[in-house]
Amino acid sequence: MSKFGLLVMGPAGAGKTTFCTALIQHLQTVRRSCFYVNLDPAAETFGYQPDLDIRDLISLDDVMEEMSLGPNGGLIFCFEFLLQNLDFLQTAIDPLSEEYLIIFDLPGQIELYTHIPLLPELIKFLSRAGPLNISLCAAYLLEATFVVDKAKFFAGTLSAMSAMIMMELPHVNILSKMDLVKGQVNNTQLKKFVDPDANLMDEEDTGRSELVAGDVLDADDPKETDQVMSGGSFQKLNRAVARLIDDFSMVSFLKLDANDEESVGDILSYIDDAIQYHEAQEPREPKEFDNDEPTWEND
Ligand SMILES: Nc1nc2c(ncn2[C@@H]2O[C@H](COP(=O)(O)OP(=O)(O)OP(=O)(O)O)[C@@H](O)[C@H]2O)c(=O)[nH]1
Repeated sequence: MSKFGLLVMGPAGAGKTTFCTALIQHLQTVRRSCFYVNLDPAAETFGYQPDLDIRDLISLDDVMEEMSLGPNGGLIFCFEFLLQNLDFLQTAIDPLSEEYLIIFDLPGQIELYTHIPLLPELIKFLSRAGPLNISLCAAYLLEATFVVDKAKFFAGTLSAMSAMIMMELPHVNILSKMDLVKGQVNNTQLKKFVDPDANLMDEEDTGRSELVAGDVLDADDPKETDQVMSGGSFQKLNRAVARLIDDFSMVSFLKLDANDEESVGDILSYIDDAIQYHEAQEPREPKEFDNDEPTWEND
């Protein structure tokens, strides 16, 4: 029997936990079962209490104190510890049936998705190739406010792409907090971000002054070091990266406003398709229902 799951990932503050909360709320509304797993050992507040919480196995504060590690080293230690104690996950997840959507809320340190092979190892255990046999989809969140700064947007898109390559899973990219850019970006403009278009980099200045090759920078001046990332030859680099993403149609985004249930429902449809959730559900016996509408086991 297959299980179904979603890994919610993205940079710190991208809105992962808020998305998990909105998704659980929506699943409850449409009478679907879910199982919420917190894998962030530093998490503090939740909209819904997790059904399984890594902090019951190990907490970042304890690790930092006892091992004299900083937050990033501590997080890596916590994940290594989890990988040595996978029965913590297996015992809780094994009994879940195919009706459940298992939602994994991950930490915001993106090095976990892009640099270190800890997450791929965890995915191997959770996925169809591993003992838990979960049909998994990864959701990578990026804040919609990034569209206001194109260089930042393409840098964020690259990190989403890097996670896609590292995870090797069905993947949806999500522009979160859409409510924050309403009125700032029109729909035509927004379409170019949703399906990133390299011409965006040519349309207008990013608002920062250009540097010419050979300019000497004052490393202590934040204004000047900031220019290094977007000015002169770096704008050419930004354009080249944008063109690469555009040419290969590698990344596109779904729009999320966590306060709008329709937007959450639309994203869930993409996730369901990616993991083929509905194909695995048994239709219920018609006699259990008053109407003739087809319905599903977990309704
Ligand atoms: N306006 C608006 N704010 C949002 C939305 N989603 C999240 N936020 C806010 O953004 C902040 C961070 O949200 P979280 O859901 O905690 O983000 P996270 O990615 O889980 O954060 P970390 O776990 O620290 O990585 C909170 O103050 C949320 O209230 C949204 O759709 N719209």
